[in-house]
Amino acid sequence: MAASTNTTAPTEDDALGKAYDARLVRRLLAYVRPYRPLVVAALACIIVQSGMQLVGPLLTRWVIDRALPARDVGLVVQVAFMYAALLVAQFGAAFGETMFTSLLGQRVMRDLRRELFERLQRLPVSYFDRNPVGRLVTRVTSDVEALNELFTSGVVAGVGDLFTLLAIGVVMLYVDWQLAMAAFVVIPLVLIASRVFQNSVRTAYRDIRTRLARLNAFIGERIGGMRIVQLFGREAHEVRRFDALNQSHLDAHLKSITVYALYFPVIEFLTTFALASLLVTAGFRVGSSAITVGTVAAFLQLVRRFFQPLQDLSEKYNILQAAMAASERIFGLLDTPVAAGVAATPDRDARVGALRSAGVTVVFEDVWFAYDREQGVSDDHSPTSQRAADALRPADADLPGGRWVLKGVSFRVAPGQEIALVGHTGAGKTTIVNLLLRFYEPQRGRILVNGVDIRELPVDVLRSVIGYVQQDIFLFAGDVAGNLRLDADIDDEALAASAAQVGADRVIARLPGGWHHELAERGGGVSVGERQLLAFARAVAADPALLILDEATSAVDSQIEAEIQRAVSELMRGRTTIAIAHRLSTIVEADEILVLHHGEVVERGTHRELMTRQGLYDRLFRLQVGEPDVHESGDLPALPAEELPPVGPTDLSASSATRLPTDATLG
Ligand SMILES: Nc1ncnc2c1ncn2[C@@H]1O[C@H](COP(=O)(O)OP(=O)(O)OP(=O)(O)O)[C@@H](O)[C@H]1O
Repeated sequence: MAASTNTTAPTEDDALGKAYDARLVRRLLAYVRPYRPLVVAALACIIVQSGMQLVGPLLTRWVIDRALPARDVGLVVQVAFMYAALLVAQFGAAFGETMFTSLLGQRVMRDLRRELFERLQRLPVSYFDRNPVGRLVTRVTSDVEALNELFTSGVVAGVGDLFTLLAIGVVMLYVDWQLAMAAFVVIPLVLIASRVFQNSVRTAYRDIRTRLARLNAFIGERIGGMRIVQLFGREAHEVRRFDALNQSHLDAHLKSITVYALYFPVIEFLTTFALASLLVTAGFRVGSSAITVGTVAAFLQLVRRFFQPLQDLSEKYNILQAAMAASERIFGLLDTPVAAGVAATPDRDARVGALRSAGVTVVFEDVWFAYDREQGVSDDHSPTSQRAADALRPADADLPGGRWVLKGVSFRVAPGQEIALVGHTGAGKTTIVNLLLRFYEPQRGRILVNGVDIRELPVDVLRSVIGYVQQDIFLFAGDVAGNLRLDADIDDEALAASAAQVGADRVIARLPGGWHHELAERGGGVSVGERQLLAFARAVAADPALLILDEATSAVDSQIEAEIQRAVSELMRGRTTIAIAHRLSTIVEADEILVLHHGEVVERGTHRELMTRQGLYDRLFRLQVGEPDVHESGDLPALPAEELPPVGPTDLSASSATRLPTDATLG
């Protein structure tokens, strides 16, 4: 629901689209094909229903013209029974039609939702940067629902309407063409009224859809940010903004209601006009032997039945159009290229096992990256694509409309080693990890794992050897054990041992349900520190060859932090570790520390080497331990004391003092 609440720019949700698009219809038919028997059954029911529509008036004519003048009570009773049988058959056909079309719609929806969800999971991470959650949820829910209407009350019923129209028209012409023509004179007027109705309803529907999307986005965002709303006392202000959106939604509905309220009486008026024209014509022909009372009575019924499907077809047109627009959006998502290498690798376990036992050496070779130039992960290593990548030379540092987030980053880290990334907020530390995990691709340079370019490694193999504890920890709704295991083949003992290794066992013991405690959505119900310990246990349980710790100890108290540090040291033995640290006290033992500044490695070395260089790292470290900044400023400005960031509420110990300064404080 990240969509902007006050945007007026048209989005793809606003598109009106065509009412019929052969390309889309062909693709939709592919989903219907497996359920052909349902379509045939539904059509049969509809044809029976349409046929029955004719029988009623003809029976009426028969009774009036034959049975009544001859006073043939037997015939009247016979026709009455036939009428009753007709009603039963109509009931059966209507029931069948509803059941078969609904079954068809529901099954097609189920298949589409599954395909959409499967696709969503395989899209590159960059796709989710560009598309708000609300829009994607709409694709899988409301857009698919719009297609359901197409099947239940659209296409099949539309075919039925057309069939009924045609059949009644032919019977009317056959029984008495002059009376038929008298009724048909209003058809052009009906068509004009229907056209106007279709256009007005189309615009009104679009307005309703966009205004509802805005209302939903607003509600979603405000519920998500309720703490901020309440903290800053914004309730009254938010209600006013909600009122405006709510009113505009109501106005859009009123418009569509007005259109409907006008259209139906107009059609009713025209039907009555047709009946009048029929009666007048019949009146002029009284005395002619060709016209009978029964014929006129049958026509009175037939005319009513003729205009009903005409009116219905106008509505079907709208359904068709909404479905076309929805399927355009659905197929747009289904056609989005998936991230490279997301298919399951057949010998994955063997390859992961080999990497685990050999250990993982990571090498970054002159890596340049800009999010703005991100095209998503791709398998395209063609000469053209390489040329395009090479065209982005370091000299392009001033990207038009974009900016480099990483500029020529190089490092090497081998099994048993720890490399630490430090730098101010936004320096590019997490981006390095994003590239290593292949969430994004560098525009220049290479990343190697054990000498192999990671673009040549299957993504599932690469990710299986990496244990990543993120800054923003995500736990799913469900029990604790399921969240730690994530469906991997890990037995209870191994899981418990992993939790004990990082001290998460005590957190779990404190939860009312223990291992079976149900966490709320996004891991609600446990504190940030507890969540971090659980995430840590999750990474440990997977027994990774490469550990990535992104601020893994920033939200726990100093006692737990010390425990985690011990567990981390134990865990790092024999593994490769990349640690992103805001608190420099946690990485003094690292084999190499890279100091990043605006995406560039400005200093590198061990803690001791960096401290003796008396550069940025030395300054940051002294700031954190509370020593004064004793150096003259070099290339980088010294940090004025008044710009020091505040000490976080959990940072109680001297060793875990302030977080690193922000971009602004470093200039
Ligand atoms: N998905 C994204 N799309 C566009 N820009 C992004 C994206 N993610 C990060 N950035 C930008 O890239 C730069 C580097 O971000 P990154 O997350 O790597 O910083 P960081 O050093 O990890 O910061 P922090 O310490 O605050 O986590 C920042 O300027 C950020 O605004």
